[in-house]
Amino acid sequence: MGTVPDGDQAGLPNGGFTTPPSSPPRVEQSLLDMIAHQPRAPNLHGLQRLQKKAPDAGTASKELEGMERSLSATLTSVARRRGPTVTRGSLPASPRDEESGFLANHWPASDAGLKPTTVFHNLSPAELYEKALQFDRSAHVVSSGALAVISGAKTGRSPKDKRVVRDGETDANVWWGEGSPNLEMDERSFLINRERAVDYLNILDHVYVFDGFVNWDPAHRMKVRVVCALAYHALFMHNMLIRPTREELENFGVPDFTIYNAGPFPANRYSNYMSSSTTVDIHISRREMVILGTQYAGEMKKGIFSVMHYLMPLQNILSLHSGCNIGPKGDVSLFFGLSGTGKTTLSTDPRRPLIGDDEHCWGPNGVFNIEGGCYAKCIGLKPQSEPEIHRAIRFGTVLENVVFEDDTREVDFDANNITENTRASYPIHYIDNVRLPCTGPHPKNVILLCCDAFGVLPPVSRLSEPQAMYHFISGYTAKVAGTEVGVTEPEATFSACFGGAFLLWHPMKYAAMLAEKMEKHGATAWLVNTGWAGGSYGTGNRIKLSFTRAIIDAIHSGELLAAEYTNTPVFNLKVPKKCPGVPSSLLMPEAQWADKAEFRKTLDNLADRFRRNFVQYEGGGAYISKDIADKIKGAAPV
Ligand SMILES: Nc1ncnc2c1ncn2[C@@H]1O[C@H](COP(=O)(O)OP(=O)(O)OP(=O)(O)O)[C@@H](O)[C@H]1O
Ligand SMILES: O=C([O-])CC(=O)C(=O)O
Ligand SMILES: [Ca+2]
Ligand SMILES: [Mn+2]
Repeated sequence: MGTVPDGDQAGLPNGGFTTPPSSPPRVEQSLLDMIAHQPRAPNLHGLQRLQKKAPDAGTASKELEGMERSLSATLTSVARRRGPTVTRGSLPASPRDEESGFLANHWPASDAGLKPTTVFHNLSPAELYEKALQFDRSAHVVSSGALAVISGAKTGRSPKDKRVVRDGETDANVWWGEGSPNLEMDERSFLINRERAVDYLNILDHVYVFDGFVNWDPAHRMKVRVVCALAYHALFMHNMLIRPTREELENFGVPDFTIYNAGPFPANRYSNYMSSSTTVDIHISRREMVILGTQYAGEMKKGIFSVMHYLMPLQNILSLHSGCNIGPKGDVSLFFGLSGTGKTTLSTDPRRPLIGDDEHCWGPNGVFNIEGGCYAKCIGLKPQSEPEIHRAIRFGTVLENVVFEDDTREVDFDANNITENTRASYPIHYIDNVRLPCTGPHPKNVILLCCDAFGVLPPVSRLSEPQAMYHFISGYTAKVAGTEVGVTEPEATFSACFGGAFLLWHPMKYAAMLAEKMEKHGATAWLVNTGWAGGSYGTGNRIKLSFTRAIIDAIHSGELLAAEYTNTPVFNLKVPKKCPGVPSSLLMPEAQWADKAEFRKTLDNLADRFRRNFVQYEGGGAYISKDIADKIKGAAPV
């Protein structure tokens, strides 16, 4: 597993890293080699190149000025200045803490030799509520029984602050350089951050540990340990991981992967490879992750997802940023899409048991969910249009960054005072209709979701195999700048495999696996636009959720497959002439636009962005034959 022993076991003399000692103590040769040849990074992103350069005197003083002005944003208080002011007595440690033997056996050692006073190990949701209410000033119980918390300065993920340790293994396998989400760090810098996180956790009066599993397929189950400072983070992971039975917990043993979440404490911006006081560091070989300077809980779930994106393809299992459900006849659908395109909303379907809303694997026996819970966006959530998700927001659910009435504690789901990215985390069985265990046979339909804020892509179209690959690799959606005053232009974003931020291998490795699996199992691919119609953002309107649901129903009933089709210009998409429950005039986007010239201009402009984005993938990497690469390229808009 780990390539380097714990700092204290290695017997590193203080400062031993900066001046390699003449007669090395018990330090592994690989580590010494790494220190001797300072990190070499041929493909290092420009950003990181700058970070590593020693600042000259002028820049340094400018930086210091900046530092004085901007005391770490992550230290901003998370307290709500309202709510109960009840004083509680301190609670006794759960007897389970002692039984579990953590302090004796499993506690990560730091050179400082500190140990936490109390470890709260796998507390129940009720106990975690009590701790959150006692120690986290942002925590409140809302009228539905859910626990509302605030994540502090960071209310979304920080992709620019993610680092992956580049060592012997990852150097060869991971996708580095231009276009990749993987910014490197060296092992020593990782250990510095790890030590910082562990030392922080150790000076707290108590820390929380949650042990659980990922991957519903028993053959691929992995044990994950989360060590964190906040009760709400422990409850979040209780919801998002697969919860162990009492027996499984007793026999848990050594975890396969450990997250040290010291989110309330910042990184040191002047450490190597750091660009801010936030850092999310993944060390594949050590099977560890360190979080500093962000309390946004999504970092933990997406950190594990990134790790699965590395480990699963090694076993020829495809990891997917997708939702998944199963029909009454056992037909499985995958819902791919970037954030906010509808994976959670559309995979939650009263007639089709939910397998999962966000992270899946497709292996030789079919699909399985990675997680044990869902993390639903809840901005604008309405009980009428999303009743299942609304009902899931009850006791045990973590509500991150929502706003509620001071007196009644009724949540106002329309309020974006804290962020647009409000979230609800609940265990998967809080959805009425779920498939347990969360596994299923090979998918029959693969639905690629995009939210086209330009309003030029049809609400539904059937894709040929090369088109499916082209759109999967492109990973298109559009962001609306709706929250900023005066900004009305949508912005096209492309994220490879509909989850570029989480890829560890080159996108073509995942694409090649998907193509092979879809062909082998005869899956049909669809492109569903859950975005705008009748004009771009600002002129047109977002397609009604009820229409999108009718489209999804018609895919599942087989009605769309049997429909007559017409082709669209430029993207050459096959659009059904009729779809039950959807006005036919909505199906061809051009028909909805008053200004046809403007439509064509917008369409051409989007096509141009697609083509320019795709250039980087044209060769197919080392993962796809020239022949297939050319076929996929042939599916580009003309
Ligand atoms: N026509 C539509 N189809 C789907 N969702 C819609 C539609 N119109 C509005 N919405 C809203 O868009 C949002 C889709 O978000 P959803 O949580 O499903 O995203 P996601 O793909 O799961 O993203 P993430 O990966 O960030 O969790 C929901 O808030 C939903 O109510
Ligand atoms: O991970 C998150 O923060 C939310 C999410 O599902 C995504 O962004 O895809
Ligand atoms: Ca989601
Ligand atoms: Mn997601």
